[in-house]
Amino acid sequence: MNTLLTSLVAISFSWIVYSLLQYGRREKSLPPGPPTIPILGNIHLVPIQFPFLKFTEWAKEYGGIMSIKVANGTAIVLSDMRIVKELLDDHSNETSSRPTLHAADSVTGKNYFALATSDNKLWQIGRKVIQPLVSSQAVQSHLPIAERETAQLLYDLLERPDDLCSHVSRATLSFVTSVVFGKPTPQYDSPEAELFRTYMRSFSATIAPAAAPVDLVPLLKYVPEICAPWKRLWKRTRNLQRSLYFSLLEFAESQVGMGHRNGTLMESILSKKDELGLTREMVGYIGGIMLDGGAETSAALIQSLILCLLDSPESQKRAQQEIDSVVGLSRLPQPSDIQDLPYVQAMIKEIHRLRPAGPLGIPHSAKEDFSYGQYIIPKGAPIFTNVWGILHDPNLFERPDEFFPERYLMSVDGTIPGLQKGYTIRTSLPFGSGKRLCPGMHLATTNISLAVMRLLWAFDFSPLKEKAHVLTSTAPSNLADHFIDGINLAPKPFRCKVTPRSTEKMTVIQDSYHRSQ
Ligand code: HEM
Repeated sequence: MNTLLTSLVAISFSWIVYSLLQYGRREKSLPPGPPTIPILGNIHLVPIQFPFLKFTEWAKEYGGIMSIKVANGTAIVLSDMRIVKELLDDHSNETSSRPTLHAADSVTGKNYFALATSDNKLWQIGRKVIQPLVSSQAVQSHLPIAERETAQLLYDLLERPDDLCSHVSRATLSFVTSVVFGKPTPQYDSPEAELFRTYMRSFSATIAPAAAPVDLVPLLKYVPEICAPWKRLWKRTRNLQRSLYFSLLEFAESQVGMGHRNGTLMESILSKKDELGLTREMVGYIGGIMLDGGAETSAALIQSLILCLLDSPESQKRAQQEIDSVVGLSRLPQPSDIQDLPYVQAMIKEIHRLRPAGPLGIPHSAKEDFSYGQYIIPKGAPIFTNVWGILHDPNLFERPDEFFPERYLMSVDGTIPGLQKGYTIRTSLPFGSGKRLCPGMHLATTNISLAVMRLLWAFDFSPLKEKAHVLTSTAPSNLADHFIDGINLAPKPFRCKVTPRSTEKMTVIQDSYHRSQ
């Protein structure tokens, strides 16, 4: 009897040890990746900050498609444009879902369509209803808002040149709140703007895996709130989110109720709400998601560009000469001017390449297990596009870590001329792929182009101290000195010298601002 018991204990023990050793191991059907250790898989190798730098390093060894074992789960990382095209563009029907994010679902009651799976009704209706309102044609109707906000941006900089980053953040937020809800945020510290920033910080903390790895350890869901600080964070984020989204929705509803027609997105959606089967709850979330997606991404891009120009006075001069020759001195640049400014266009493409706002995009996932060549992409596994890695590949881009807009004048996609055979880097890559491609792309591009043209027409930007390369070396190793890796890759707030380029231009800025108010 004793022997039997001992044998049973020994077998059970061996089985447990064997299972633990298997846990975290890479299945044979997965793409290659770094060596795993039992239980953790590769978790211990993935840095919390700027993980895309590590993925880019690994891509050199494991190739354009690799897998990372996150305990017993799997993440897929794509670092080759050809594979992104095949998997996420050509097979978009199968790979446009999202991995489950328990924290986000819990905060938003599964109403946050940007992070929802592809069978989520709100995602399906939300995309359908938004798309025509933000097409490249529809964006024309929002140009007066972009003009008003960028006119104020220049005026604010003239009045308080020390607060560059705040002025840019205010302007991009106000652009989106105006286009979506019809409510501008004329001051950086206006109540909506303060609430937006507090909420975004809280949301960013909520969905960071460091807050609570609930999707890895599902048992954490059942920990009572008293012992689970992350659940208190979820509750706080939910309250902030609802208070922001629904106060703005209330404003939009009151405008519609009073018969004010201002062409906002909410106005169109509210008018079709019943026909589309949308509840008020859904409408509030559609508007809120546009706000979250649109404000900080655009601000990060404009701020990153100025930061790079501090180190590249020649590029700044070249862009200014181009703008002056087309626009002259006596009027502000207009949206239509961008088509005559190839160098400015190249500069904007270059900043999307060098400092993409989303270096890993938002992960997609496959609806079902998906066969790709000899590999199986498991259902629900996050599929990251390593935008950073693709756009910093030294085999494709000459001096990939340098700010060098001229590359986009030499070839359409900025790659080394004559190198690419049969495929190009899609210009919209920083905006995602397939059916999940950012719906705000045209809105963002129009607003960013106008802001950049006007800023460079109006001001010279230079480092506070006359020392070359004081503020930003573009080398990835210095990223943590100048950038925050949150929901977006954004520069840490920085200061620089902002000097009006002429008294004549100062008068134009003042007149344009007063006329636009
Ligand atoms: C420079 C500015 C912007 C960048 C770089 C950017 C980038 C992205 C990326 C990478 C995605 C994920 C795409 C994917 O999963 O394949 C995305 C999704 C999204 N973006 Fe943007 N975006 C920007 C501006 C905007 C603006 C202005 C809006 C709206 C006003 C917006 C609204 C959204 C929404 C709603 C989604 C979710 C789409 C979905 O899940 O179907 N974005 N964006």
